[in-house]
Amino acid sequence: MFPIKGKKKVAIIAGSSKTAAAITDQLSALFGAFIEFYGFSQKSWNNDSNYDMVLISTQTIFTRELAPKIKPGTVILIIRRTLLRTSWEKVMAIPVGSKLLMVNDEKDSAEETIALLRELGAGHIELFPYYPEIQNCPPYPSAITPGEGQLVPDGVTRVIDIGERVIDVSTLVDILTQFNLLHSDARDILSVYSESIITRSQGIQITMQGLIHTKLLLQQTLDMVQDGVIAYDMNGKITFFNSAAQALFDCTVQEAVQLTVNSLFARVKIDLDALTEEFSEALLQIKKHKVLASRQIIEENGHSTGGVLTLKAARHVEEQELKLRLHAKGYHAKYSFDDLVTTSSRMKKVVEQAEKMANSDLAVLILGESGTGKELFAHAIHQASTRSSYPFVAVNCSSLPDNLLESELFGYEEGAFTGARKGGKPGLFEQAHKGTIFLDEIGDISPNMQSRLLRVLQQKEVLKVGGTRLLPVDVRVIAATNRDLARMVNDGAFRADLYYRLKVLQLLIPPLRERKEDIPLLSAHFLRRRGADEQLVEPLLASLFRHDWHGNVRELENAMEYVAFMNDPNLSASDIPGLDEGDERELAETSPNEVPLQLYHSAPNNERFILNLIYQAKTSGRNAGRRSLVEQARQNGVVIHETKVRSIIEKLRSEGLIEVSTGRGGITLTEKGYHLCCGNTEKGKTGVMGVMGG
Ligand SMILES: Nc1ncnc2c1ncn2[C@@H]1O[C@H](COP(=O)(O)OP(=O)(O)OP(=O)(O)O)[C@@H](O)[C@H]1O
Repeated sequence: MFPIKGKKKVAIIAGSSKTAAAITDQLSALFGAFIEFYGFSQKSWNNDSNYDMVLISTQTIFTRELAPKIKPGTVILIIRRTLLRTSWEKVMAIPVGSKLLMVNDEKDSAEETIALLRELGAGHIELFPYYPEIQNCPPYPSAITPGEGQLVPDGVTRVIDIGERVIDVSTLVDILTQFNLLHSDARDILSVYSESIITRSQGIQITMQGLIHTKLLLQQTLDMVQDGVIAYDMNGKITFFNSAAQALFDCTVQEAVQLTVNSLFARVKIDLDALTEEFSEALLQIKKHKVLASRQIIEENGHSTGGVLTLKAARHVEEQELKLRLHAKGYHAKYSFDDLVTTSSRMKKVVEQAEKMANSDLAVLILGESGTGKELFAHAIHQASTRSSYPFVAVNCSSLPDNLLESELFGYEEGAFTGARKGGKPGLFEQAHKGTIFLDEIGDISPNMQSRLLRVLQQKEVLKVGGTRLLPVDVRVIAATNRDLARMVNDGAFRADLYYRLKVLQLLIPPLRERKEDIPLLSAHFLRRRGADEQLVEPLLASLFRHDWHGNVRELENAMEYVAFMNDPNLSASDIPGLDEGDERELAETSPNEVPLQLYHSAPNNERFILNLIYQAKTSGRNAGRRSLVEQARQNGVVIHETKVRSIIEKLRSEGLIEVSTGRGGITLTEKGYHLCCGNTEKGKTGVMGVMGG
């Protein structure tokens, strides 16, 4: 039981101070923790204080004397009394047809007790009221008395004391309901008490037990809900208050059910009246918590009978919103381990290792040739980790010049440099807070960036460009490279301390040529994804197995894109662009400085076509980005997928023909690139356009 501040005050008025004291004691013993009881004899009742309720021991004293002496507006209840079960058993044991005196201190009380026994069903005996002032009384040898044994007249040889009458459960329910105190503690007391008495109202007892059970069930159900739930009646009095609401308001049910919703909210300085009667989605601050509140009005026969308030912790809402926001920004993992297609036992082991790594929070270094699926693994690890509901931010470290990469990763303060955005910009580390950052092509970062990165990883704090304040970040790092980092460390090209920090866990993805058994499965997967018939790959398989796949899975994906696009069952491997290994090898093996112009003139290929499109865009003042290049190609009657464009751009960049930045400039031609294109236009009468190498 919980003693409560500001308890309700109840006055008890009885015919004698003895009866008043007996009733007061009984009620205090039952509900003294919730209510204060004060006893008065009808003579001593002076009505000089304020009581929330007045209980009167019998109907008679109320009608005769008391009614005008009670302040208007006070709740009045006439007490119904009954017998303890043990007393009742004594009465029922009296032989049938027995004649007895009913001895009490007053005529009314004696008559009332007789009436009570009749009402309870003691029809087998005959009772005659006896009280001190009585004149003529039959000489019965036996008497019953409710604790007034001293008044039994001489000559009575057998006295059955049935003890003080006790308060009936119906009166107790009335009192508790009036004060909205039918909570679990009070209900427990009631149910124990009702076992010990003979109730005058079986109906009430059964209904009450049913209600208690239903209410208990409802309370238990609502306690399981994460949101705060508060129900109130037509007067605003709180009737339900679940566990989440108790935690939010730091208030027990016992306290809450004594309040109105308005007063409860007033405690946390919220004026509920200021909100519309029925509302949803009001953001309220309850103590330290932000909650999203909504109110539903309950109506019966067109009249409001109360309402229900639900309070959703903004934490949950924010998480949902965060997820949506991340999706909008693209800062979420797009792939899971389910997207990884493989049958190779070597790869399956790698997947197993990766799944284990997902369970830890340590840094992961993914090594493998370009196109082996390093990024796919990074997405999958994040998705399977405990950070999955937070951002996954992927950064290609090689696509940006040093200063840009720095401000992208760490952000910058307003005015950090000319052209810096007003208000500054958050860095990707900051955006990845609580999530994962994927640093692709980590082997390509400059020594300066290596030291900056090392500091962030060591201190778990980010210093914005131009900033002075360190910002704590909680980010898991997954890095990847197709370069031999260990060798770079040996050669002094990569910091050993950063290397060891990144490779706490290491994943090595084998190239496709070392797991050619994956070719049929992957080909079928890529064809299926493009809505093409998987059978299209069958006649090509022998050639696919012979190919070396230096571009790994990405190269296979591109090849299948072409197969799907052509949709020709008679297609041969030599028709597939890129599978003509000679072209690729020649370009790759030629030093950038010695790119043979002839190659671009004579051998029609994708690189040449895209380079020309970039040249065109630049000379006509347009932006050249991946998407715009796809569109430009389409306008030239050539269908090429964005992933293909991406790999071509990468190739052109590695050949030193273009530069790639995230800024408005996008892709720009290097001097060598320009030279190549200009030479091309000057020399070649075919122009720069329209040559699509397959
Ligand atoms: N096992 C696989 N199952 C299905 N798809 C795969 C698999 N491996 C790679 N891919 C697909 O191949 C393409 C290239 O993979 P990804 O970009 O992850 O490679 P990468 O190693 O990160 O390449 P790079 O080093 O060039 O960044 C992606 O479209 C990816 O979805």
